[in-house]
Amino acid sequence: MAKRSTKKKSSTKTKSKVQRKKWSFKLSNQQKLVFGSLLIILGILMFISFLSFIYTGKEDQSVLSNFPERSSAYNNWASQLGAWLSEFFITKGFGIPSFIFAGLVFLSGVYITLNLKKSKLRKHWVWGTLMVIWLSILLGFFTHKYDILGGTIGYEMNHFFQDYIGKIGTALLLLFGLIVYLAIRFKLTGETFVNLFKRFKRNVKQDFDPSGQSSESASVVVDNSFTDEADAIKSAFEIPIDHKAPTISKHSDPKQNTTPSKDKTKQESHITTTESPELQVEIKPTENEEFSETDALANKLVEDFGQFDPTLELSNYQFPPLDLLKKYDNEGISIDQEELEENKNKIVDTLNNYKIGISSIKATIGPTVTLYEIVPDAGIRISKIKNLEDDIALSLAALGIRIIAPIPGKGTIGIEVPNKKATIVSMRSVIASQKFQNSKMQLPIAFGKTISNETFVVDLAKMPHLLMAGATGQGKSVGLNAVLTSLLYKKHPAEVKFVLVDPKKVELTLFNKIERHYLAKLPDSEDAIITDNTKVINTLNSLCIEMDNRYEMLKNAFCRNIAEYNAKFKARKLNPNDGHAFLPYIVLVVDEFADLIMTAGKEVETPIARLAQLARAIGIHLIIATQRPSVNVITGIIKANFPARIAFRVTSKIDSRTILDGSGADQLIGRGDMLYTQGNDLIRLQCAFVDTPEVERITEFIGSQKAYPEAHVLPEYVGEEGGTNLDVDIEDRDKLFKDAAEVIVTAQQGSASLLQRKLKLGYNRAGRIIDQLEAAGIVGPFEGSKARQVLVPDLVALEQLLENEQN
Ligand SMILES: Nc1ncnc2c1ncn2[C@@H]1O[C@H](COP(=O)(O)OP(=O)(O)OP(=O)(O)O)[C@@H](O)[C@H]1O
Repeated sequence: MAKRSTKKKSSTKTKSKVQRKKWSFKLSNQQKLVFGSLLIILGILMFISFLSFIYTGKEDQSVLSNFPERSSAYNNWASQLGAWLSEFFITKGFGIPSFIFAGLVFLSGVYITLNLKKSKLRKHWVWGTLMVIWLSILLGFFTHKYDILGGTIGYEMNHFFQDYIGKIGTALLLLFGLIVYLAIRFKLTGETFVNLFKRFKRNVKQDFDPSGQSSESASVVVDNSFTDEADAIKSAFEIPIDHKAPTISKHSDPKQNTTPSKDKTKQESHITTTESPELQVEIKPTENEEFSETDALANKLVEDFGQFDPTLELSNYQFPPLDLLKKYDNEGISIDQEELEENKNKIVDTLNNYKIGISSIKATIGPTVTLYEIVPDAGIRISKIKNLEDDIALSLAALGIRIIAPIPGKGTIGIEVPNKKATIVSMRSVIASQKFQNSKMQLPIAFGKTISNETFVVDLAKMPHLLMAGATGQGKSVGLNAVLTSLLYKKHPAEVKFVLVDPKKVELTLFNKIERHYLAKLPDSEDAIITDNTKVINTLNSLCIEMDNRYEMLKNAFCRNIAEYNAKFKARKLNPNDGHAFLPYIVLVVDEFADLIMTAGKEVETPIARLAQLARAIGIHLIIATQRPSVNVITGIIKANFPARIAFRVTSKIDSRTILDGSGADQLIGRGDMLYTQGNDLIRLQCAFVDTPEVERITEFIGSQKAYPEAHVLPEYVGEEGGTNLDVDIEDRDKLFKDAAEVIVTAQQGSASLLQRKLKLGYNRAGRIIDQLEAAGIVGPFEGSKARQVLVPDLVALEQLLENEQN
């Protein structure tokens, strides 16, 4: 694979070299300086001449015909050449807009001298020239004779247009030209104008509205037009408690909350930039100092070949289209006024029975539950309401009532009541949401929708590991599929790899079809999806080796995490010959973790805990799901390293406590109703539903495309029992003995970690090979912290030594 890609690269390299030779001439840096400064001077000269021409043009008219006669006296500040240039560009050319040409010539000089991007310069020239033409016609439109405003060209073109489409037609044509320019150059759309207009209207309103109230609601309208959640209907309704007909008012607190905070950050960033201008001055020189030779080389490579593109090998890969996901009929939230009113009355009555007065009540309708937020009268103890959970559930005759007292950060008490008719949150709707589509997260996951019907997207890379639990049949497998589907819709096969562990053998089998695109497996193993417990142990240990190797690579590259490392690799600052490579994220998914722990115990727990503790920075993320969230399965050490947790419905309060450190999961209603926490608040979500046929369609779509020759290969892990002895004869040496010897002799460095890196071996196996190399007399004895001495000077000597051994 690697060979092929290098071949490809070298062929494109030579091709582009030939092309460059054919089509362009290359200037040395000195030549660039000379040529560039010539253009800069010419630009300045043109500017001076044009400026002078405005004042002296008329006076020079009479002598211009004498050009280039030495004796004629010119008034132009740049004499003959200046007068002639101005005459050519301004009078005979485009008029005053010709100043833009002076600017372009000057800019070209700067670009060439400083070796800046040519493509940008080209853009400036194209747009600059178009602007000159447009301005010249515009100015020509207002003149009735040849003059310096629009020049001859501006005047003549105006005449030309006016002959065919008249004065009005020409004016409209000019307007059209301006619109095209703005649309293409500044990417303006009709929406931009509408929003501008709305903003203007709002400002006018604000000025005339003394209370400022109406302007607030107007701001909601404007913000909504920008909101990414086209599908997120804010279905919050205020219901007054005085038993009159409910007045419904649109409520939009999330936006109102965010707008000021946005402003705040804007303000803050403004303050920091204005307050500390010296800071930038201080930083720049240090950056320049660090601008080393390798950086210059990397910049050159990037300039010649562009950034490294990890997706190049599968450059024609198509992401699955949205149509593969099913559209449901009953997706929109339906508001049942009667149900709302009935529930509200029941809540108020129940609380009144216990002498709890309420000053306001408000309902937010979600896909599966409705949140009634109440503000109790002053002096009411919150615990009193909390204790009435069962009574409220009884009066509403509903399962899954949850009381949140108080709702963090809101000063209200929440009562979640399941809707009589739950709506399905389809995977299609969350994948199609702007929030997911536009997300810049490293591993975005669209879990579903919140209680206010907003799409909930989180970054797996930030979690950094996820624990998922729930009783059987409550939506775990669907949840896992939602996670995998989200990543398949957003990440290229080069960017993420899955390691799937499925002891149940049926849940994840569909993903077999994308083995050569997205899965990672142990060398020599047949199936990528792991169903056998001993293989799980090997895979987990192999991932630990991969983790150690990645840490080594990060250390050598002076990077703190995978994102920095990959950015550096893409910028061609890391040499693949030094063992560097683009690192895909690895997501390990373990379904039925309880089953594994029961059969393999510590052997599984130790590597999982190690990975969970250390793997976040190097892009290995764990998702483990279990039916039985008991303490012997989710042990303290595992819990401590999985801050992000998802609970589907569980059967007991104890189970809920094990997963969430609190109750709540036992009060869920099942079918994808879930609680999510990332260490602090609990968020109630309705998990997106993705059915098996949908997953099948997606995997089939991906599977039918061109793939890598094989699944991503993880480092080999040989268990303790599989090793070889030091004293065994030559035949029993490790398979990679010869390769290892060559690596050691070439590098003239006898270290096990070198073998680990170069041959992707585990520590134990690399150590054993080093022992065998010592026995064969290729490396010297162990010397403490120093690398062993290499006793064979070169590959020829090594070849001879091995041949002699055979004889
Ligand atoms: N998000 C959801 N929306 C609607 N229905 C759902 C959702 N998630 C699950 N369901 C329903 O619940 C059923 C069981 O879900 P799932 O197979 O995911 O359960 P599970 O927790 O994995 O069970 P087990 O542990 O036995 O495999 C599904 O077939 C589906 O009908």
